[in-house]
Amino acid sequence: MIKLKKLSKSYSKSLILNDLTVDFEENSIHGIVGANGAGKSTLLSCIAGIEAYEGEISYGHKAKRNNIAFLPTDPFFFEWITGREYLKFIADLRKIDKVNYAEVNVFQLPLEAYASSYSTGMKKKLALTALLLDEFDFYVLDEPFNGIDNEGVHLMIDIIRNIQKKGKTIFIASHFTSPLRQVCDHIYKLVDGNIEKQ
Ligand SMILES: Nc1ncnc2c1ncn2[C@@H]1O[C@H](COP(=O)(O)OP(=O)(O)OP(=O)(O)O)[C@@H](O)[C@H]1O
Repeated sequence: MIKLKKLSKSYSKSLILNDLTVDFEENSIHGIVGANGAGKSTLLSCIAGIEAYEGEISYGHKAKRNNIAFLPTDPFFFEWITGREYLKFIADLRKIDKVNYAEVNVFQLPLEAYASSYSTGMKKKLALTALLLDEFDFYVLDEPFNGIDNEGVHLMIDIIRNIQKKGKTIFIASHFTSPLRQVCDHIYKLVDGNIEKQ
């Protein structure tokens, strides 16, 4: 179980997550829904360990450090870096020696073009492709379907299911309920800083 215990998060004086306690099954796909500003990204950032918070998050018997793949809402790419250079940069960081770019490029992105010139959906696909270079126990995906064409959404659903089959735990925040319903084992609704219903 991934256990969130009395998780609270504020920005200045605004309380975004309010004493949230919930257990997430491992090896499952968890969807988080809620209105704009409900705190979905904030919750995912806390789970991914990139935001400070009050309360506790425990990750079962798996180590958290270096073990969480995070797909942000708006992936950022430096200018003058091609898709291929970005993938190589990530592969080098993760100490992955040999990358077969043709095989890795599941979304058939124009890897020789500058990543900063990609469309919103292409940027998301490139960021996800980079996460697939390595294996993690936890995948935290913020709005993965945002800006993605229909074919891409189907492919993404297949990818997410394949990740789960390897025994991984996946968190997805999304406004797109149709793909969420297709892929998630559980869906949680965030209201007033807490999970209103599952
Ligand atoms: N770094 C920050 N500094 C200050 N306030 C923030 C910051 N990040 C988020 N917030 C605020 O926290 C609240 C929750 O934001 P969050 O992005 O988590 O919501 P969300 O549910 O993901 O929204 P959306 O569906 O629009 O993406 C919002 O009121 C937002 O303005």
